[in-house]
Amino acid sequence: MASHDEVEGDIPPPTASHQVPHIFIIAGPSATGKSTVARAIAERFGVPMVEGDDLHPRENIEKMSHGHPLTDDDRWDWLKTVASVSVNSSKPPTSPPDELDSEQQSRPACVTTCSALKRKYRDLLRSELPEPETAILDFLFLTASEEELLRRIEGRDNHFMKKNMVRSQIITAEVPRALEPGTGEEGNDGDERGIESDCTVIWTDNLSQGEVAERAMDVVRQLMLSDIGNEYKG
Ligand SMILES: Nc1ncnc2c1ncn2[C@@H]1O[C@H](COP(=O)(O)OP(=O)(O)O)[C@@H](O)[C@H]1O
Ligand SMILES: O=C(O)[C@H](O)[C@@H](O)[C@H](O)[C@H](O)COP(=O)(O)O
Repeated sequence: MASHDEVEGDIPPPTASHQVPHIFIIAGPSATGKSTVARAIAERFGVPMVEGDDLHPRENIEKMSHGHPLTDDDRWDWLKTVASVSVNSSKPPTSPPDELDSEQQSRPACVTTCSALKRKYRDLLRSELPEPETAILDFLFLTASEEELLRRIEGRDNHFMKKNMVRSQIITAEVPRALEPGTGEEGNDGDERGIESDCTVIWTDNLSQGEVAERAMDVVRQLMLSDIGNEYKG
């Protein structure tokens, strides 16, 4: 993982010859499997991984470890840092999918874990990383039932997030209304507002870690190939 000291700071201005990076945000409530999936994607394609949890200020971690949910204000600057660190960490994949052409293979990319629970948080990331001049941004939003998240969080050692936070994470989460990858069809009946077509939702309850990772890698492969990601229609 890149050192954050090297990559924090302003997002570089676009230049004519510069390929904007493709940023894949692995989103969803605590314990849905974001880090597990992001690691698999980073290893498979040889792209840098940014762990959003590592970018929280100490006060946020302390708050969550004492069982207090974060507020919008607590998350705002953190989300901006997630955006800039992701762009500044991006590098061309060392093991790109074979089907990519040479220009696609050299496009910098980065896989980032970041809860991005509410639509307005995803909108903030979109406005920090406007397409097409700053980045191509796509979200893979993982979700699972409360019972399953409680099971997973109990089975995870040495983590500041405990089971008393699962309820608030579920209540806060606004599962995006998204398109089914590759079909252009609406794939779920999540949020009642407009479709977030730069989001792919994966319900993970009945899928093993390996199955979720396979599905996520397939989506990333398709998005790298499509070059422009899924367009967000707002
Ligand atoms: N699909 C899955 N099925 C069962 N357990 C899973 C699955 N994905 C992740 N886990 C387990 O659940 C726990 C939380 O996963 P993690 O990747 O840390 O989630 P997050 O980064 O979203 O908090 C870990 O112990 C992980 O091994
Ligand atoms: O917005 C939030 O409330 C937090 O970002 C939260 O969703 C995040 O998940 C924690 O940082 C816990 O870390 P894990 O996701 O690794 O459990």
